[in-house]
Amino acid sequence: MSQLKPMSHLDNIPSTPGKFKMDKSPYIHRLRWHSSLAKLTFWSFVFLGLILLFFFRSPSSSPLSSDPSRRSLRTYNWGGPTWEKRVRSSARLRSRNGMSVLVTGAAGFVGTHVSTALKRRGDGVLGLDNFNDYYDPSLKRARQALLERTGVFIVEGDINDSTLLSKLFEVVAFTHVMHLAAQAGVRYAMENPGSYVHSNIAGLVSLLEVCKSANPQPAIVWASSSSVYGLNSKVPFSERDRTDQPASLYAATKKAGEEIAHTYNHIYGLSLTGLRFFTVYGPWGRPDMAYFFFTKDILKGKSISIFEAANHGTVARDFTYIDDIVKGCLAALDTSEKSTGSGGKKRGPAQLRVFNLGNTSPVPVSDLVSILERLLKVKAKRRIMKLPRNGDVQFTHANISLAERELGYKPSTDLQTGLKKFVRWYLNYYSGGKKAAG
Ligand SMILES: O=C(O)[C@H]1O[C@H](OP(=O)(O)OP(=O)(O)OC[C@H]2O[C@@H](n3ccc(=O)[nH]c3=O)[C@H](O)[C@@H]2O)[C@H](O)[C@@H](O)[C@@H]1O
Repeated sequence: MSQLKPMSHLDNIPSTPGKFKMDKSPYIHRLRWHSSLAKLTFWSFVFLGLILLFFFRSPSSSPLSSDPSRRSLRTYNWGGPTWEKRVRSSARLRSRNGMSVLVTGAAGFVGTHVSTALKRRGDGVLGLDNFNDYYDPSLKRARQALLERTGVFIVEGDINDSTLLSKLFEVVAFTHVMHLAAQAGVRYAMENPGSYVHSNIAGLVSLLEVCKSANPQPAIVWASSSSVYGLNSKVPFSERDRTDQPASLYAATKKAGEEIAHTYNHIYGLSLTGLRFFTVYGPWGRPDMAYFFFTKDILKGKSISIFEAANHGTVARDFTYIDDIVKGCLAALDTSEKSTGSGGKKRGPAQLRVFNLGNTSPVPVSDLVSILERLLKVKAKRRIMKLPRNGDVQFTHANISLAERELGYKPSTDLQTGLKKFVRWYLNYYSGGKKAAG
């Protein structure tokens, strides 16, 4: 009880220290000692907290060290009888001549559209996606919900997880792989270079390793990019043109993918088709792309930056509508020949192809903005800016005669028509329709 006395005395100490003259009783000494210990403990925790915060929040000192994508620390739940049943049922074909396709990046823009189209015509489709947060994951979840309604199950996992990939091939003998999982976007490569190496190079190799060992080996169709043409100035871009001058790390990783494809075709007899997509746009698109965030910013009354090249040079893109791209993807799958290897050994030469999938009519970015202004009925606050030195090229223009000949590819949607469909979807999705769409 006697110890309570000084405590009550302490109660009188004002909250502002130093304003109260304290007597030097032994109690006070003890209390001082206690309070310094408490302070020490408190500050140690603060310090420890700051260190932890530093390690978990800051980009690694070398962008290529530690976790390269800064997003793949997640662990995914997969496996078990119920999971296997879902995998099998999603990949089961409903038509006699159909294929069973593993679609990587199925919750992505192109992945969602291709998966839906395949499923609708009776093919078996299993999706794979790591649902990373490069852009709003809720959009990916909404696409997933859409796919679930058409009977496509998306396995959550990373293409770098070879144990998972092997398991998938153990459960289903996929005839085809539509490989669309990638780190997309040209400009983001300066911010997070490791994620491009992680997904577009390491991830591709991890997938091809599993495909090469699968028995039977699947035929693979995968997404390359128009950006491989880099500084090539010969127009329109033909598959025979040089692609050894990439202007961005993104382009370099896609170009590396094309060389890696050659190697796996050459050594293991994998049938491989690379599709060079030209600025694909449309409903359920990617929010990191200009047409998408221009729409958002115009509606918000925010200014948008329109790039122009030196001497007021026009920056233009061969914008290609998603439905045309889907037709190209399906035709590539349909015309792909079987891989020739088995048990990791090549038995004969296999198919190796690369196609441009573009629209063949480049449109200046400023015209794209004018179309959006008309569709949205809002005037854009335009800010003309010099094309930044961050990987963008001045123009793209596809020569599609090879795809026309071999795939019967014939794009039929012009930018005005395609953007109209995009805007309709956008307004519906983001103004109340979002929940319904999801
Ligand atoms: O065709 C391709 O290979 C590539 O197409 C797009 O890349 P990009 O054409 O750069 O598409 P956006 O980022 O949507 O840019 C479209 C155009 O708008 C311009 N832009 C972009 C952003 C901006 O703020 N202002 C602006 O004028 C760009 O310079 C470009 O000319 C995709 O983002 C890539 O993933 C894809 O591989």
